Amino acid sequence: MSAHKEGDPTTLSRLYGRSKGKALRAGQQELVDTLLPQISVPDEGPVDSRTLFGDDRPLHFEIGFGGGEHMATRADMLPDHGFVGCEPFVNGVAQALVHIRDDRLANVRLHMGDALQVLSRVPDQALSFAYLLHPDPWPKARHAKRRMMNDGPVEMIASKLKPGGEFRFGTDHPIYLRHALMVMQRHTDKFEWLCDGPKDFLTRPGGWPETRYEAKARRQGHEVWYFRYRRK
Ligand SMILES: C[S@@+](CC[C@H](N)C(=O)[O-])C[C@H]1O[C@@H](n2cnc3c(N)ncnc32)[C@H](O)[C@@H]1O
Repeated sequence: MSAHKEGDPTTLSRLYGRSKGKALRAGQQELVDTLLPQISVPDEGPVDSRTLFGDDRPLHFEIGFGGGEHMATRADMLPDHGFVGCEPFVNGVAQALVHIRDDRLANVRLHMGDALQVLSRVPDQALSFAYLLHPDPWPKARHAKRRMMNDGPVEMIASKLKPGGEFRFGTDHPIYLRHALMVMQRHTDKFEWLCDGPKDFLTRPGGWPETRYEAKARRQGHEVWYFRYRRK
């Protein structure tokens, strides 16, 4: 029997891939040492706008931000909103910190680690947006329960979103796409698919900045699929 309770959102944290890659450049290491502690999500307590930003601004939550391009661009577009980004990979966190410093973003908080541990501390109905962009595909069927798009995480996202809040999901992976559609089909009581036409999901919607992974997928000639779901 597996030691992991796969698919359980509280144990997915043990299953993500590498958290270290290339050695950080000196400037990146300095940002990790100095800026990251200033804008990290606190280790305890509720994760909401009042605790993080001192007011009731709309709150966005990004799971696995990679290099942080999408999060930083959205935060720049919406300076009166608050953003929480989670990513276990230190090189990605360092890249996000460069964006946050260069763009002088005061409305972003980071967690270097598992998104679901932080999401579990978000009060119900506290989020306006949740983003899951190009999650790790875990393409083998026997690893399907490790995918972030599964009933446990999707139910958690649903409970944290306000009615009318939006869940955005993107992938270029055909197996993941099929899996995700089946999962979301089980949660039509909670989510309405915002689809403007038969090929709507082939075009990146406005206000959805390109991610690094998405750009790479396009360079490789892959089709990319974009999904927006409104919390009922
Ligand atoms: C394929 S990459 C995509 C990164 C980014 N969203 C993009 O589109 O460029 C998937 C990311 O999810 C992160 N990840 C995996 N498991 C995670 C977890 N439990 N919590 C937060 N991030 C996670 C990985 O470290 C990786 O950076």
